[in-house]
Amino acid sequence: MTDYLLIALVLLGVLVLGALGLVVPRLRRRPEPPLPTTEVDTRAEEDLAGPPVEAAESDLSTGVLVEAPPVVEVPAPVLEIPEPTAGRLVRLRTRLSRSQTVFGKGLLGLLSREHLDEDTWEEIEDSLITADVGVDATREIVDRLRERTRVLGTRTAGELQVLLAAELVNALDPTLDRSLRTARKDGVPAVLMVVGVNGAGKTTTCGKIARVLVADGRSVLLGAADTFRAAAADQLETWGSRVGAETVRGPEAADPASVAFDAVRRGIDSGVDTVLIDTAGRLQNKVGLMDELGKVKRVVEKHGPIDETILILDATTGQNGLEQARVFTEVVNVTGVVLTKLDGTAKGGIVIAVQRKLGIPVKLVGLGEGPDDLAPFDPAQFVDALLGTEPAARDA
Ligand SMILES: Nc1nc2c(ncn2[C@@H]2O[C@H](COP(=O)(O)OP(=O)(O)OP(=O)(O)O)[C@@H](O)[C@H]2O)c(=O)[nH]1
Repeated sequence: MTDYLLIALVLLGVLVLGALGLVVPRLRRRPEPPLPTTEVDTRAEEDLAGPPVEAAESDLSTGVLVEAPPVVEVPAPVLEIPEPTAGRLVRLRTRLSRSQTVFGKGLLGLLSREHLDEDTWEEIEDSLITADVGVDATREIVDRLRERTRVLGTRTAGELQVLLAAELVNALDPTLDRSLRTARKDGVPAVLMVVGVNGAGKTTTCGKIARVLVADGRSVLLGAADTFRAAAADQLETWGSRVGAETVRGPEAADPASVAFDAVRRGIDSGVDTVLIDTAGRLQNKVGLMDELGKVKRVVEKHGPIDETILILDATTGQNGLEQARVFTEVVNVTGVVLTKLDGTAKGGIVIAVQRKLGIPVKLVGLGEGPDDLAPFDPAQFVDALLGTEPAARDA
């Protein structure tokens, strides 16, 4: 009996263990319970911050997470930071390479000849005239150079080079005031008017000057008074928007004087430091152009005197450009010249001729089409760039 009872207990034990063996693997294969809600929220936030791609896929596969809507980033307008103006002329000296050939290689080559005879001095004169220095200025430079060479008994090429550099700097009159009056005074902005023949680079230079001013920490407003050429206002506005300067423009073919007047009014109201007015360079005839410029000047001056009238001259037009330039000086009181496109001429001597003929200082020079290719003019740096010499050589 006890034996039967024992066998029955063993059989019962085997049955219980067998049943457990079937149930446990099933429990192990059960799917994971869904994620708690809090965890879902956290991961959704991570999605907004840009989760890795695998995470987004697993979320989709579970069907638990709702994909976050794509974040559309609106780019803020990026204002350009113009290059500082200090040292620009030095940095851009390679742009004067065409003129350097005449001055550096040509003139310095002549001065390094064994004997400086009459023929050599004539060749030196010819080189300077070819480089657009102008006849009178050339004679003066060569006479002084000859005299100093004789008195000092200068012989070496190095010494002659230093003397030539000094004479060229002297011909550029380093004592002239080349600063631009661009600061507010008596609570109103400085007003600069830009004039010159068409194609000289007025609009481009207006834009470059605006960048120079912004680089120097001034606030600027542009007036698009060149209403003759339809695209000029767009061109100016583009320059302005790149550095955060507002442009005032009128309807197409508007009266330039009224646009200029409105620009100065707006500049006064908005409290900017400087208002720059671009004007037209072409009209049906010269008399018409000059009448119009005179009118722009008179109307703008209802707000107060114009602080600077800048004449833009294309260096590649040489002596012809000088004749045209003189007409402007008769109508408006030109206070400074910007000589553009010096990078495109072998006749860098035009700077000397411009100052002598017009009696107006060259204040800035254009050395390329790039936005910061405008440099404050400095006679000594310019001469060093032309001759391809280092400042140390001249100052020694
Ligand atoms: N190489 C070179 N090109 C320049 C320089 N300055 C201006 N230019 C170019 O000269 C051309 C004429 O310039 P604009 O500024 O349109 O001339 P503008 O005097 O305003 O002409 P209008 O509006 O027709 O009177 C453009 O292609 C400029 O990029 C410079 O210093 N060097």
